[in-house]
Amino acid sequence: MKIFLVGMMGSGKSTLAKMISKVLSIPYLDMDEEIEARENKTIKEIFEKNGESYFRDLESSLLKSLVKQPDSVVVATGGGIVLRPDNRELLKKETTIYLKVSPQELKKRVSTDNRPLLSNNIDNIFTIYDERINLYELFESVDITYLNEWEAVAIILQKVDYKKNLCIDSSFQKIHIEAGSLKNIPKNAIVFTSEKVDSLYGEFFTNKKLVFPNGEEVKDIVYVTKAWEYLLENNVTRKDLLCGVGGGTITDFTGFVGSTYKRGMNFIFYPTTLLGQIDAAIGGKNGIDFKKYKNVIGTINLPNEVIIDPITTLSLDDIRFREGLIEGFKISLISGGEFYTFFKDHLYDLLNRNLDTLTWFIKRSVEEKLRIVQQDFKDTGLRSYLNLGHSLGHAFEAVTGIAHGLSVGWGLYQELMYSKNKKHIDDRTLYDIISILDVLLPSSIKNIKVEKNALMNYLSNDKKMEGSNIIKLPLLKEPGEVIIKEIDYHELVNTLF
Ligand SMILES: NC(=O)c1ccc[n+]([C@@H]2O[C@H](COP(=O)([O-])OP(=O)(O)OC[C@H]3O[C@@H](n4cnc5c(N)ncnc54)[C@H](O)[C@@H]3O)[C@@H](O)[C@H]2O)c1
Ligand SMILES: Nc1ncnc2c1ncn2[C@@H]1O[C@H](COP(=O)(O)OP(=O)(O)O)[C@@H](O)[C@H]1O
Ligand SMILES: O=C(O)C1=C[C@@H](OP(=O)(O)O)[C@@H](O)[C@H](O)C1
Ligand SMILES: [Mg+2]
Repeated sequence: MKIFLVGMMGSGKSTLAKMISKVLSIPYLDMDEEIEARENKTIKEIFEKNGESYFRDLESSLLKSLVKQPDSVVVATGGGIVLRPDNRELLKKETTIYLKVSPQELKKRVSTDNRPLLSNNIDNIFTIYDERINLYELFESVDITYLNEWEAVAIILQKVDYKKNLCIDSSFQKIHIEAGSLKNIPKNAIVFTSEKVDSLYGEFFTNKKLVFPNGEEVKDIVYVTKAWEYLLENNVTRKDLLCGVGGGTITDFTGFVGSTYKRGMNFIFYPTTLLGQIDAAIGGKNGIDFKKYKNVIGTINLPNEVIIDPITTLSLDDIRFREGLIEGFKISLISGGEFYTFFKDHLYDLLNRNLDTLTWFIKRSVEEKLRIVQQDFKDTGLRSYLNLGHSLGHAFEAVTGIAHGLSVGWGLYQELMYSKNKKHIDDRTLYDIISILDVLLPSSIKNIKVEKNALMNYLSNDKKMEGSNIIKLPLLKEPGEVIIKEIDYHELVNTLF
């Protein structure tokens, strides 16, 4: 696969080409850097000593050689590559993406050091923009003016024909993983999504959509009522299709509305966070928060299908991305074996968002969660293994307001220490696990001091308590071996704090 990035100076061609190269595991080439290396001069020196026309000749000759190359590469072109018709003809035959950025934003970003066309006056950028805009717009465009680097990478990759399908072999829940599938949301679907997801991917959605606030706020009866009213007012029947496109809050919310409207209608999920793809969208649990208790109203009911597009996870911020990795790490601890080894061996490829590694991680996480859920769909026993890290994690989340996935990471850490105190896990195994958690969990989270009584208060109301002081706590003996211990939550908290 060859990808060429075109656009004005400062649009991000060089930066994003390097990032896309790591994501797709293909080499990158920066045409400016290549020309400087071959000439052993900076761009500025070439302009000064040989003139712009000589530079343009170098650009054209390099482009001609690049398009002849059979291998995959992502190319950062120089901003002026579109000036010559021959170059444009060659680029039209390739996968060429125009990075559209407003001139005002370009002026903020661009440095004039090694950009001779701007060196005497940065405001030349406006003139050059006006002169070239029609040439750039001959190519597939992505407006990335307001997107950060990772969001821009995700949107660019939605535009290139990167194909990677992995099937999930399960008769229990219909799930499939397909890079770029977000573009194929069924045209007749009613879409429920969140503001952030709509701002990034809304061009792929149908016009029948409801956009909800970001985050946990949507899991509230007020929004459920709004959704029911919308469906009734639009004469939606049980046979129509509801589609939740978003993180776990959106799929929980959509699953609950889809399970209760007219006693249940067709609904599918396009989970767009990593945590949503490997956890929240899998296994049929849905629901909302009520009064101050999390997930206390809901059903266990599978969507018709879950379509996972790994490319969407690339636009997550670092914390949200790590949350998904932490939940997946939890699943690998429960499963042990090759999945735990895979996670350990590929930790940094995952953190660098390498798409092949990420896709395999998603597949294995989904398969391992399914393996547990299909043995205990109604959550009467085995499924509680999945609460590893959640008993104290939920309490920590409620007390501190820290995001769910990070709170689970904190809870995992504390419950592992409890397991050590009770001599369920040996030090060497613990050290291995903690060293991975230390990489995943921002140290700012691990060192948070939390009020003991606040934890006690929350735990006394935890729905898993079934009205007593006893918590059924999943504890890790070693990766692949979880035991359930019934303990008094006072003892749990007092042992740790
Ligand atoms: N049903 C289950 O089995 C299950 C399991 C685990 C968690 N959950 C629930 O999932 C929720 C947490 O889900 P989450 O971690 O996905 O959080 P989330 O749904 O709040 O999404 C996090 C934020 O990221 C934004 N976002 C979503 N996709 C994005 C993307 N591709 N790029 C950029 N931003 C994006 C969202 O708009 C939101 O602002 C909690 O309510 C938790 O209870 C449910
Ligand atoms: N999406 C983005 N958001 C904010 N800043 C960006 C973004 N992409 C690139 N930048 C910054 O803009 C500047 C120019 O980026 P660069 O990749 O050199 O652009 P180009 O190669 O198109 O001239 C760099 O400082 C880079 O860090
Ligand atoms: O727009 C242009 O004509 C140019 C853009 C520069 O590359 P960047 O777009 O990477 O700054 C570089 O090729 C040269 O200064 C000319
Ligand atoms: Mg550049």
